[in-house]
Amino acid sequence: MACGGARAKFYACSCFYNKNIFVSTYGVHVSFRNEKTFRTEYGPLLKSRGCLTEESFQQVISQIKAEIERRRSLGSTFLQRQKLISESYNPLHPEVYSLQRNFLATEFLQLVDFCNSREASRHGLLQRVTCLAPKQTYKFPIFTKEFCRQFLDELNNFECSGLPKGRPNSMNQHGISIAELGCDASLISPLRDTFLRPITRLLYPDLGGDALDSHKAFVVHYGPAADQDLAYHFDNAEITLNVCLGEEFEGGELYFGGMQQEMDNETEFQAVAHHLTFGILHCGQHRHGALPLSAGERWNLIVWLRASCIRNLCCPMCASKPELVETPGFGEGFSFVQKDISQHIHLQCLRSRFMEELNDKRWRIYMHGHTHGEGQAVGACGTIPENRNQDRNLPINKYSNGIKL
Ligand SMILES: O=C(O)CCC(=O)C(=O)O
Ligand SMILES: [Fe+2]
Repeated sequence: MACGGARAKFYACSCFYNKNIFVSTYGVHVSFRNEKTFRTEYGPLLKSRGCLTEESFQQVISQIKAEIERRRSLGSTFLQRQKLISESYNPLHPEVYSLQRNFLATEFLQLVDFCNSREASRHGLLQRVTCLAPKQTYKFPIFTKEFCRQFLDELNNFECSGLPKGRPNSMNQHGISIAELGCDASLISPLRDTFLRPITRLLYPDLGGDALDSHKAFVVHYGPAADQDLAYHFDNAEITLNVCLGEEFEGGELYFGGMQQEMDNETEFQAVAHHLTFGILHCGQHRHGALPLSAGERWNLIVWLRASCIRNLCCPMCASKPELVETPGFGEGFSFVQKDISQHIHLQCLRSRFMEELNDKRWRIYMHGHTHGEGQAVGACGTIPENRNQDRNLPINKYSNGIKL
């Protein structure tokens, strides 16, 4: 059951312009109102992380002001770049810009068929995907190898084009925005609506899995001339899809910790190896990062899937009722709805979750107790040994409380 339909207009929350700003040098996320308040609120913390002189403090202030300016002008610079790219970029493989069924792995199409069938149930789906860790993290093939190769060729071609590129998000320095490239509506929207939504409807009913109505899609790029790793963070998404497009690489595993709302036990992380063509679906609020790449290059397609009926109730970034600000495109996926209507919608989502669990229970009774719970079928995951973090110079503490926008 859908809760909330597609909406033409999306908004950002005002917190986008002054909160959750990542200061990479000291690995902290901060809020900023003015320098005086900032000094009082964050001076001691920054000092404890090595920001010892007035000069380095002023560098932090400049970095924050530049990031706020980048966010304020994001809408207009995005539109300018998108126009320039559509007018002057010659795609190498124009055919990869519009989704076709033959881009998708047979196993993925079978999963979608199952989810659309009369037998569809969460329990049945859990038996058909690899469950990684207990926190609603799943892995299954998405694309064919052929599509990944062609799409990567296209991305490399664009990368070499010399055209301007916006940073894909506030933490990755390298990568490509799918909307700027020009295939958001023709490639990602149908992937979301026709193929992912039947799956997320069953796996994430409580996160608006049946009500995904916007997304932010981008490609991250790790390698010698690109990013090396990614700090621990959670996403500005209800659900995240992360697909490995290639190429050959070593290291760079994703690792998962606790949920944003939980206190993190900072030594217990699960590393998940990624494989070409496979997608990992996880809750946006599930904290994660990427270990350093040791060889090769890694390109992953990231889709932050959003459900306005969920985020309208509470902004996942500031954990308050969102204060809406108009922006071009999908904004940050909030929509304008009357409070009482959105609460009604939320109740419908909860009800749909309840029905799923009821169905699961019935199914379990039918199966005479032969169940495979989410936590039981563990795929390619394990615990990162403590010394590995030290070996790889991964200062996990530095990254606590990360947030990605
Ligand atoms: O490097 C990766 O695969 C993770 C990317 C990620 O977590 C993100 O972009 O939100
Ligand atoms: Fe992420």
